[in-house]
Order: sequence, then C-alpha cells, then structure tokens
Amino acid sequence: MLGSDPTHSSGVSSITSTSKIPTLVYSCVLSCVTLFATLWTVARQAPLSIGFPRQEYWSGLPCPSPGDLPNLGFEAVSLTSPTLAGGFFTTSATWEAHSYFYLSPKLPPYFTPKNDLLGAGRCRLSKVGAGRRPPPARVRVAVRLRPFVDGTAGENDTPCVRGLDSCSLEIANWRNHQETLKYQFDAFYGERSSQQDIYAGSVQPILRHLLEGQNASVLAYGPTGAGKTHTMLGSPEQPGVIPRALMDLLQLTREEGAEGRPWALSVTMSYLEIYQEKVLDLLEPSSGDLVIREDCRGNILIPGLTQKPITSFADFERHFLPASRNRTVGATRLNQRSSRSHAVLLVKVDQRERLAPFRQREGKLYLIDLAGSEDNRRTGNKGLRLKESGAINTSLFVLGKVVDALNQGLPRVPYRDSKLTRLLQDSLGGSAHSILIANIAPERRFYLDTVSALNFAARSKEVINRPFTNESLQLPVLAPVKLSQKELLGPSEAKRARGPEEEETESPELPIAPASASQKLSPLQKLSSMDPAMLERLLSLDRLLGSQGSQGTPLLSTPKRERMVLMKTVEEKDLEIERLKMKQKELEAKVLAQEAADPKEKENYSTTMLRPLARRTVTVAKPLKKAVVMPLQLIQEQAASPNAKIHILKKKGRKRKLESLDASQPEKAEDGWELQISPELLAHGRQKILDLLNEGSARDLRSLQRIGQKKAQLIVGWRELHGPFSQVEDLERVEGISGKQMESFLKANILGLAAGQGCGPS
Ligand SMILES: Nc1ncnc2c1ncn2[C@@H]1O[C@H](COP(=O)(O)OP(=O)(O)OP(=O)(O)O)[C@@H](O)[C@H]1O
Repeated sequence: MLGSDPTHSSGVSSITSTSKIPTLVYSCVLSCVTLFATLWTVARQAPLSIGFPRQEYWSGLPCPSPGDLPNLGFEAVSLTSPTLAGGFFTTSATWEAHSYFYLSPKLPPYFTPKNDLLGAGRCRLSKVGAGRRPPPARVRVAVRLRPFVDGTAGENDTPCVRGLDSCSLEIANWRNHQETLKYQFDAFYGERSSQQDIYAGSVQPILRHLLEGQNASVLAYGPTGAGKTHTMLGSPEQPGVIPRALMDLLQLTREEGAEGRPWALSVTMSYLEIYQEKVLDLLEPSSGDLVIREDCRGNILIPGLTQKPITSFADFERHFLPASRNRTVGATRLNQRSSRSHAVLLVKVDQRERLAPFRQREGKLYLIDLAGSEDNRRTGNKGLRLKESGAINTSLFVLGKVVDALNQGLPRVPYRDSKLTRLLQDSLGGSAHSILIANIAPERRFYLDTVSALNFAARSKEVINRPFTNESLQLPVLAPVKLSQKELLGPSEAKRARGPEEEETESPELPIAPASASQKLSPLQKLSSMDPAMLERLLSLDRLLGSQGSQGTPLLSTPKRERMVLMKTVEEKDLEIERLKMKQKELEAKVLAQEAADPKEKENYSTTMLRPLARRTVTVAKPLKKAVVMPLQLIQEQAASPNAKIHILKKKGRKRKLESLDASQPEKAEDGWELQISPELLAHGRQKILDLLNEGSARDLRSLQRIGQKKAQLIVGWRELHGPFSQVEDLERVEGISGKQMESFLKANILGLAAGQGCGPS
C-alpha cells in the first residue's frame, strides 16, 4: 500500500515539503503583510474618509493607537524582571501580532525604534527637552498603580507592571519579551499606597500657590477602571484628593484671611462636566451647554457657570454631594460605575488686601477627573455607551495632540479641537501649576491601556507651564463714576449683575466696595489696567445696555473682540457729538454775524432772548424750530381780537412744526397748555425739571410724572454718555422716549407744578 509505505510516504512528503517550502513561506509572509496592511489602511484611512474618529478604530484593534505609541526614547533595558515579561508575553498571541507590526521594515518612520540607549534604568527625555533652559513650572507627573480589585487577580495573574522605587516603575516590553521598559516620573505610588500618600506627596504642595494668586490644576488620567475617580473622590472611608484639598484649602484661607491679617479671603466653587462635547453645570443642570471663553490674559472662563461661596467644609459638601449625583455615570463591562464624562471642580480663592494699595488676587484650582480611554472591544459598549465612548476617546486623543504640540513647540496647539483641551488650556502649557496623576491597573488585560497611559504621562512631563500671579488693584477710579449698581441698574439688573449666589455671600466682613463691583463687571479684564476715561465710558455703556433690558452678557464680560467693536461704536458716537458741537458753534457764529449786519434782527433776537422759553427759540442746532412765543398776557390780548393769530410750538410725532393757531378755535387753544400758565411759572417749571434731569439719580427721576424705573435708567444712561441735557426737549433724544412722550411728560410735570404738586425729590 502506497499509504502504508513509510519510506515512500515520507519521501514524497519530504520532496513535496521541500519543493513547497519557499511557496509556503512566501504565502505565509504575504498573508501576514496583507492582513496588517489592511488593518493599517482601515485604521489610518477609513476614518478620514467616512468621518469616524480614528481613535474609535484604534480602540477596536489589537494594538495601541499610533497616537499612543510614538517612540519617546524609552529604551529597552536588560530584563530586570523576567517573571514580569515572561509571564505576560510567552502565551500572548497579541504580542506576536505586535512584534510583527512594530518590527516590520515597511513601517513608516513614525514607528521606527530608536537605538540610542541612554543608560539602564533611565528614560530618555524627548527631543525638545534637550538643551532647553530650566522650565519655570514643568507639569508634574505622578503615576498610581491600583491593586487588583474584587478578586480580579486570577491564580496565575501576575501584574504587568511593578514599581522600582518612589519615582520609577517597569513594565514588560511589547517589542521584546526578554526586556522591560522603565519609566521615571516625579512620583510613583504602588498598590499599597494610601489616599493620604498621594494627596500629601503630590497635591498638597501646590495648594499654597492659590494664596499667591496663581492657578493650579490636578488631573486624574488613565484608562477606564484604573482608579481615577477613586483617586480624586474616593469614598467616605478613604476620601480622595478633592475632599482633602478642600478641607485644607478652607482651613488655609480661614487662617490667612482672619481679622488682623493683611488679606481678606473668600472661596467659591463651581462644578461642571464635559459630556459628549457639552459643558454642563453640575450645580445647575438646567443651564444647558455653556460656552468656554478666554480673556486677554489667556485665562479660561465659562460665563454663566454657577459659583457657590463656601466658607466651611460642610458648605462644600452641601453643594458638591448633590451635584456629584448629577454626573453622568454608567455601567460598562470594565467598570460598574464608569464615568461617562470629564468632571471638573473649580475652586476660586479671591483675596482682597485690607490696606493700601488694596491689591486683589485670584487663584483658581481645577480638580479634574477625566473619563477613561476605552477600548470598545473590551467594554462591550453599544448604542449610547459607544457614542459616549467615542466622545471620550476623541477628546483624550486631542489631549494627546495638545501635549505633543507643546512638546514639539509647534506654533499651533490644537486646544480648540475639543472642549476638554479648551478648558485645560491654562493647565497645560498655560498659567497653572499642574499635576497629572496617571492611574494604571495591574491586570494583564489592561496592558495596552497601561502602556498608552504611561506614554502619555511621560510626554506630559515635558510640558512647561508659566504660572503668573493674577493680581490687580482695587479700583478707586470707579468712585467718580458714582457706581451704585442697585440704584442705576434697578432691582432686576442689579440682581443679574450680582448673581444669585452673592446674596448668600454678602458678609459684613467684605462690604461691597467699588472694587468688588468692578470685579463683578469685569471677570475678563482687570479694570485697573485700563485707561480710566475709557473705563468710565465702558461702564456707562454697560449700564445703558443693562438698563435697556439687554439680555446678553454684560459688556465688560463680553469677549475682547466684541468689546472692541462696542468701544469703536462709542468712539464713533463721541466723534459725532464733537462734530455736532462744532457745527453748533459755527451756526452760532453765523447768527451773531447776521445780527451784527442787521441790528433789527438783533433787536428781535435780544427781545426773544429776554422772553421765557427763549432757549427753545434760539437753539441753533435746530434752527427750524425757531418760533415767536409770546407772553401769556399778550396772547390773551391778541385772542380777544377775532382776526388775531398766534404762533405756538406744536409737535407732530417726532418733528416739531410751527402751526398757526387761530384764536377763534377754542378746542385747539386747549392743546396749548403752555398758554394756560404764567410764563414765570413755565420757565421755573422747565428749569426745575431740567435741573432734576441733569442732577437727579434714577430714584430722584422717578419722582417726576410719567417717569418710571425704566425711563429713569434710560435718562441716567443717556446723561452718562452724552453729558447734561441742555433743554428739557433733549429728552426726545433718549432712546426709548418719543417726542409725544416728551411732550406729555413736560405737560404733566409743569401743570402738576402749577397745581402745587411739585416735582423732584421731597
Ligand atoms: N487604589 C485603589 N484601592 C482600592 N480600590 C481601588 C483603587 N483604585 C480603584 N479602585 C476600585 O476600582 C474600581 C474602579 O475605579 P474607578 O471607578 O475609580 O475607576 P476610573 O478610572 O474612575 O474608571 P472610569 O474611567 O470608568 O470612570 C472601583 O471599584 C474602585 O473602588
């Protein structure tokens, strides 16, 4: 039997095998190359063409994202821990795929491994690090390895990462399972480290900067389920960074701000989450998506974000605990209570100097619990969870790009590519003292996430911040503006300007000084740095806008560009006023010249000047309004004559015109109310009203007939912008007061005065 002949069989087989070896090897290599070429194409190209985030694709592949795996210069070192590497890789099919992938000669230069070793046990710094002058404040990076949780450690489960000392750790090398990779950070906290260790070692030291008027940030970063929320929030038994920091900060501010100390201190908190690229106020969930803005000093602001004053830890808990329940969490396969959003707690410390030069400072502390990067193959995310995961991964991907751009000194840092990075703009490469706590998990199934997190952390180490003290002077310049918010804005606007929370804050210890009002009006720009004249105009305009019921953000809180446009408008208005004044002078000169040429006219003119209402008749800016107004007695005399005609001023709509009133028409004479009172009384009444218009406060103005709160504010605003009224009729020029209203106002007040009711404040 052919088949039973071992020799024959083996020989054929042998021959066949021999002849087929190259073909088999070739087809094997080809299929491998094809497989990975396909994966590469799908991951790199498909997302670009069909609009899915690339990160989504990478998260589904059996290897880390290219964004997560640049060669940072960590070099493989000798096998420090054979158990670590061997136990992990020898059975790992994924590892085989990785090694093929990363060692392929056809890989783009991005993946080419570096060969220059820097010495055992040391991470080489990235290129830009070399030769750079010592940074003012490098982002500090700590790594925390959590223990195996809830029996996740199997019998043979060895951790894929282990600590070497208080700053370094090693992890199995995916490139060569005979080696491990060593990383060095500012601090490493192993499985046994307590919440207090992390807090005291890495967070507490930066709190003091807040009292210097500088910003500080603490960010918890890492894959899902690695312990970020545990680190930041903890549990009642093991409180995390947030409660500890608040406890200390409040204690510190109480001590520093005590009576007799140079500064008065106050603390406020805001709490938000970034969920699916929406900024949501956790203290006021109904506020909807909020916008993130930047002021001229590069500070990041969120107008409309609720701020709660806190003076004690109980206060903090009262606001924070219910708000935390508003945070979006959900169950995934990897974490029963997985954060589906990035949570940001913002604590502001305001300081006001009690004595001259009355400086004020503001320090901000961001405590950020980032959502974890997710590999959706393992999370089993579908539907909404998958969508959330896409948003989380995308924003973390942008965070990686931001860190890379900062490290490479690129001219454009893509902060604006996600809400998260926009918010972190002053924490990464900005003005804050920042500490990044990279949380990692020991389980082997987290290996790739752990490597990614460590790489990100190592890259972040190189980011340089430039913290500065946020200090300004309290503003005595506001005093001449007579800034009395309550009075000028009226109750509703004043409430809006103060914000609801301030009602709770107003304490006898911190009276609302002019400067505090300025601060409320100007979170964007410290007013002391502005030209006082410009500031005054801005404040007037701001009040005017407020009084006109403008629903938008107060002027001084608008972004720089919009504010510049408004300031330009003010400038133009000023120019216009100047032009009109010039014109008025010219016309006056002309009139005088005419009078000089024609003495009769002069006589007429001087007679007119002597009469009541003369001002009205000679307003040169409105020459068409010129009219002869006769004393009452004369009019009565003329009215007695059947053919006599008198001229009175009558207005139709906004335009005044001279109407000839036939004295024989009694009903029209009735409209001429001015004729019913003596000229002296008329002149006196007008003058009194004019004085009140020019000198009265909004409250005083409300004592006038037909002037309510809104009109009073309009009048005050107009006066601030244009200066005093030269005649009562100027009221027409106030936006929102029509000619008809002006007329009835004049009539009501003068008649009221004549009837002895008086006008003006009693
Ligand atoms: N150091 C630690 N000691 C004990 N248990 C821990 C530690 N760190 C994390 N855990 C536990 O691990 C689980 C997952 O942790 P946590 O929810 O903090 O992860 P996470 O990184 O915030 O995840 P996600 O990004 O999905 O929100 C929790 O049950 C937590 O109690």
